[in-house]
Amino acid sequence: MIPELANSMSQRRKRIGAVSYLNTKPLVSGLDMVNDRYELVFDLPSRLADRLASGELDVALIPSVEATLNPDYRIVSDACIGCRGPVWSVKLLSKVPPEQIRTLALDEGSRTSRALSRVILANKFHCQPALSNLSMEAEWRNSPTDAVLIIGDRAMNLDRGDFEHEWDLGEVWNKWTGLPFVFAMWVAREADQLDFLAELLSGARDHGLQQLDKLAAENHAAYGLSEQQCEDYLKNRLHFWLGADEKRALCLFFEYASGLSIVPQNTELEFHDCQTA
Ligand SMILES: C=C(O[C@@H]1C=C(C(=O)O)C=C[C@H]1O)C(=O)O
Repeated sequence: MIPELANSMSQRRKRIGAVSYLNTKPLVSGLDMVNDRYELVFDLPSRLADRLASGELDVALIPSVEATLNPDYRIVSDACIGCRGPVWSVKLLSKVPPEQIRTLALDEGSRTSRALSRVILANKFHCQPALSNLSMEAEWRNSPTDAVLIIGDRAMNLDRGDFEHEWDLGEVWNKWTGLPFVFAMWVAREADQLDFLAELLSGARDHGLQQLDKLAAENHAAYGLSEQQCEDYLKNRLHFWLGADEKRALCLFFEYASGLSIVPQNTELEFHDCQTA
């Protein structure tokens, strides 16, 4: 590439996409919305993945399963959205016992938990239901399907309606494999400014984790949660570090997902050289 062009591209303000749910507040609370070096936009995880793929975003907090789909993607930070047991905001709800699920509607906002639902149902319950999309606008309690997957803010304090069975997929995965789970990671499209992004995003996470009490106090009412519930979610349910156990979990998850042709076989993720990743 012509040096001046490469230079002007790397000087261009980075477009950073972050998840629009409560779970992402600790990862972005210290970032500006816009400054000389970057601008921050919010969207559903599935849409962030599409916007990163189309080049509209330079780096985004995308569903982990999407990181396997482009060999040029780089995982740029050791900050992530994960869990080490029940996560509270990823729920599979069903009107029938798991082995009898024939139809499943999957939350439009998700990509990873969609895959996780299928992996768990196929491998633990030998069941591969017909799949449909559950749009954000849909009133999921009216879904005619046997089961629904719901993630994010609307999954937390819910009234199950006719769906008498409920599984927290973070908990199911952890009990099944003994491993943590990684729902979303910061992924960049291009190799320029990875050090800057790594420092920015991991630093923002470190700052956010010092502010959890404040974030819970400021946000709980808007999400229909008590302050204590909000604190518990941010402090004890979610886990924001991508470490060695998380990497092992990703490998195992992708192995299962490739068995269902959800991701390519033998996926190798590219981790930018950051502290714990
Ligand atoms: C824990 C969660 O993690 C999310 C789940 C995702 C997915 O299923 O694709 C993607 C991003 C995360 O925000 C949640 O949203 O509740």
